[in-house]
Amino acid sequence: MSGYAGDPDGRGGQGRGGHEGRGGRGYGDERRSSAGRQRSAARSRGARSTTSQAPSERRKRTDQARTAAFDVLREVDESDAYANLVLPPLLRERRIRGRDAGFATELTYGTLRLRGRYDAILATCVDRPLSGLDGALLDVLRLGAHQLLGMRVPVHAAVSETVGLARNRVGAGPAQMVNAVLRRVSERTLDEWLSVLEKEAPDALSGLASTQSHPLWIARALREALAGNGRATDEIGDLLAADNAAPRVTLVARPGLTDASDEDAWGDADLVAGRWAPTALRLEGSDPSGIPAIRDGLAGVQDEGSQLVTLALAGVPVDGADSRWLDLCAGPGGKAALLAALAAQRGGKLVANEVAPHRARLVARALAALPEGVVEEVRIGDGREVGAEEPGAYDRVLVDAPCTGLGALRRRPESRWRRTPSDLAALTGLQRELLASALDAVRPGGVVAYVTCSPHLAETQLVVADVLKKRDDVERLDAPAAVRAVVRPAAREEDEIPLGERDDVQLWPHVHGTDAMHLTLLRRTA
Ligand SMILES: C[S@@+](CC[C@H](N)C(=O)[O-])C[C@H]1O[C@@H](n2cnc3c(N)ncnc32)[C@H](O)[C@@H]1O
Repeated sequence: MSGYAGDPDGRGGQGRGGHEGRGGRGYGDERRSSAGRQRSAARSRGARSTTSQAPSERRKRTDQARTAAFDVLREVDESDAYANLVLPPLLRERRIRGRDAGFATELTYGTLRLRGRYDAILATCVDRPLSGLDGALLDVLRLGAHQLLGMRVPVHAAVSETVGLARNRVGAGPAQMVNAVLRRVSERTLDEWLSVLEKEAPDALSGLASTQSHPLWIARALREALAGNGRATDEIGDLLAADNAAPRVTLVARPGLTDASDEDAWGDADLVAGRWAPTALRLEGSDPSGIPAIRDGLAGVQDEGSQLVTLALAGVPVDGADSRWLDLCAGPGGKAALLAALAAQRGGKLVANEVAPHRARLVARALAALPEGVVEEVRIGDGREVGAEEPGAYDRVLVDAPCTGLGALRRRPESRWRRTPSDLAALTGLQRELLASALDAVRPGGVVAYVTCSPHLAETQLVVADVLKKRDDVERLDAPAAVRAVVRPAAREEDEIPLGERDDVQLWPHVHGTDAMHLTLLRRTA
């Protein structure tokens, strides 16, 4: 978290990597300090330009950034929109750029992510239940709380600008209430507030859920997932804190299409090698859109965990032919593009299947740069039917199943508030059917990877156990060995990737710095 107490606008210009909350791990410290240096430089540039502007002009600019954040929050609330899809075009339309865009981005994503924490604090400052407040008023209060406690905007600026926003967008009466409530919020520091929340919580897990801003059912499910994977349950605080830190942008250099040494491909992007996957490059900064390799489809934006599980599927030995691969649930196509690049290097072909037509179009786009002939087909269809339609037709099959996404909460700031435990029943039924179909679609001797970006036991271990209970033609493979075989040689030697004792793999944001991807590898035996 960086403070901007000396900023005449009374606001910070923090980018995506802000450290939110206590108890986060210290990975990426080196990068954080370099980002800090960049921010200092930006700050001094900003300070110069600010002094040349009239106060009324400065206020208008600042209001624009806060108003943009407010408008995105309302769309997320009222239309179930995704903030990361709404905010960038809105900033472009309103010509909000540079530090103002950075401020609006941090204000929007930080407020959404830490909504649970701020609601718990606001509940102690408002004399009626928050559920009785108008949604727009509550969003204004949350924005004010994030400026005060998450961005260190000076109190006078955070309060007066947010009261102005309330007056413009909600009304004069509510604006008075915003003034009173934010003054109460400003009476304590973040650490003091977190102590209050911890003391008020009925038990330790509820305290962590509230201070680290997660619904209690998710905190409980994540703690169970840690235990079910042989990890200490007291890691839960670190895991929840890791969900609150915006991830760095990781790119995949698709093998055979480009690599890190290809200078023309990367332009002047500032890149460092990934920690685990030999295909991974981490971007300093947050906008990959201008990088030539991304524009041309030779590279993509992809979490390192996604890269690792895909490389592991491609790397595990199969008996016999190895020429026809299937991605059963391919949209939007990140893993399909990596799989196809790997298949191309071995003279193989990929079929990419996706049930949603608009997502199938994204798959086709992601695969556009692959050499001709590698992509046999991008098809629109229900993956549950492929096993019956094409029994034993593939050598390798990826089931990257639709899931709750509880392993990628750091990427979608609003998603933790949208999911409910009732989503699980429908998803786990679908996951079982997709895995069963994949096992029918692979030939004896071939391999299936079951992958989720959720560590929830009901979506991972229980799905696999249930499907295998009904079959005697499948064996479990050593997934940790398959992952170890594909990590970067340097990581293998110096810093062996911690993968636990089970035969499946569960990655974690607080341990590996990846999304919490699950991987089970299965071989069809007869
Ligand atoms: C986790 S995403 C896959 C992500 C993808 N592998 C990637 O790396 O870009 C799951 C996908 O499964 C699709 N899906 C859902 N139900 C399906 C079904 N019955 N058959 C095939 N695909 C399905 C969803 O539309 C979604 O695109």
